[in-house]
Amino acid sequence: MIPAFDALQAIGWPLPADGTGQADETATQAQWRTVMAAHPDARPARVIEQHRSGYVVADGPEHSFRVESLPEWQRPPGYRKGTVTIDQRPGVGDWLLIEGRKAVALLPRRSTIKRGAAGEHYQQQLIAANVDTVFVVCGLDDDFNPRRIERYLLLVRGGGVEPVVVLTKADQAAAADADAVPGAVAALVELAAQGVAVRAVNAKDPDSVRALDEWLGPGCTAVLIGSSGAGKSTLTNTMLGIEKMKTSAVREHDSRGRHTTTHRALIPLPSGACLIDTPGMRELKPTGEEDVAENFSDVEALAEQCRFRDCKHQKEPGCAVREAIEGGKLDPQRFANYLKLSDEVAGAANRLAHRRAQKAEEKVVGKALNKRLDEKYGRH
Ligand SMILES: Nc1nc2c(ncn2[C@@H]2O[C@H](COP(=O)(O)OP(=O)(O)OP(=O)(O)O)[C@@H](O)[C@H]2O)c(=O)[nH]1
Ligand SMILES: [Zn+2]
Repeated sequence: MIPAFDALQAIGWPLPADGTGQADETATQAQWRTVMAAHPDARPARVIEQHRSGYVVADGPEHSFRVESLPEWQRPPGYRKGTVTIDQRPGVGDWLLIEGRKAVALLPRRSTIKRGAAGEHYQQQLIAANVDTVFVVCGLDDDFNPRRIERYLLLVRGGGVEPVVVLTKADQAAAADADAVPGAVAALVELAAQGVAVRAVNAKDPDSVRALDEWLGPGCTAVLIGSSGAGKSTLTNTMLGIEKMKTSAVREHDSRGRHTTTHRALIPLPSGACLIDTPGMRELKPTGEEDVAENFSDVEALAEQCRFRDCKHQKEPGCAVREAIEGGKLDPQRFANYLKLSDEVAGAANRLAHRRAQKAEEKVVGKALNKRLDEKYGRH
């Protein structure tokens, strides 16, 4: 069967339509071809919902359906929360190979957004897979908070996703205070130094939102994160623009809304990119695998220069961090956030290590039990 690659591209399929390899193709793309070659009768579809016994997948912007899970992705009987890792189960944004209404393979992930989940057992959750860009949305109003941006960036970086900071309400900021935009951008100067793109926009104005076009090419998948009221829905509507008007015109003739997007979770844009919208994006807790040093390289570089290797940057003499703060070279709030986030990541990392040790122990106990049963009843 020849899959409809155009339809797939509208929901984020990144390979060229002719299905042939390219010289500059990534290692993951090459892996995809290998998996696809191993299942010549299967075709790709993208997960938009995860259920106990199967998935809702889409094979184009206007078509979604349920498929059966592979047995090994299902939680075994007597399943305990946290015992199946996110690497063992597909999630939103994953690409499956399907035959009829059955999933036969999971394509390796190009990127992941994960979070730690609260609860008795340490657990990681996959929020979305195969995302190219995360737009970290923050309004240039009273809600403007560089610390929150730092937190989001810490959590989404490292999974292979490119973060872009989108400062909305630039129109209001400019009207209220001429310095608001440059002031906010200055607060984020360290991000820019780290190569994180920062764009100020009026989310209601299509011309202004065009500043984000370079991340919205055909086959790209993006997600928007940010606090309530930051402008995520406004941005989505502006990105949808013309398409949305077209859709409502068509709907007048077709009460079933056949031309509306398949699902709120996966929104195809007229630009050819698509947005993933999942509730998981609203609350992000560290998994313990985040790289604080990458996100706070300025602070870490200063700490290297402290006189004492184990400097706590409190009252120690020769503390380069305190010196930088006193000299106005390091924002004390950024430093406080560095300490806070470092603590959170370290806490999660401890829980992760504990969980892994526990799992290894369970395995040993399980093996010993099997051995005893084998001795008693013989191999069966
Ligand atoms: N003037 C102006 N208003 C904006 C801009 N972005 C958002 N708004 C307004 O801010 C309010 C909140 O925007 P939303 O898009 O609903 O925010 P959200 O991030 O989707 O919020 P939740 O759905 O609660 O997560 C709305 O009244 C928007 O019209 C902007 O760039 N300029
Ligand atoms: Zn110090």
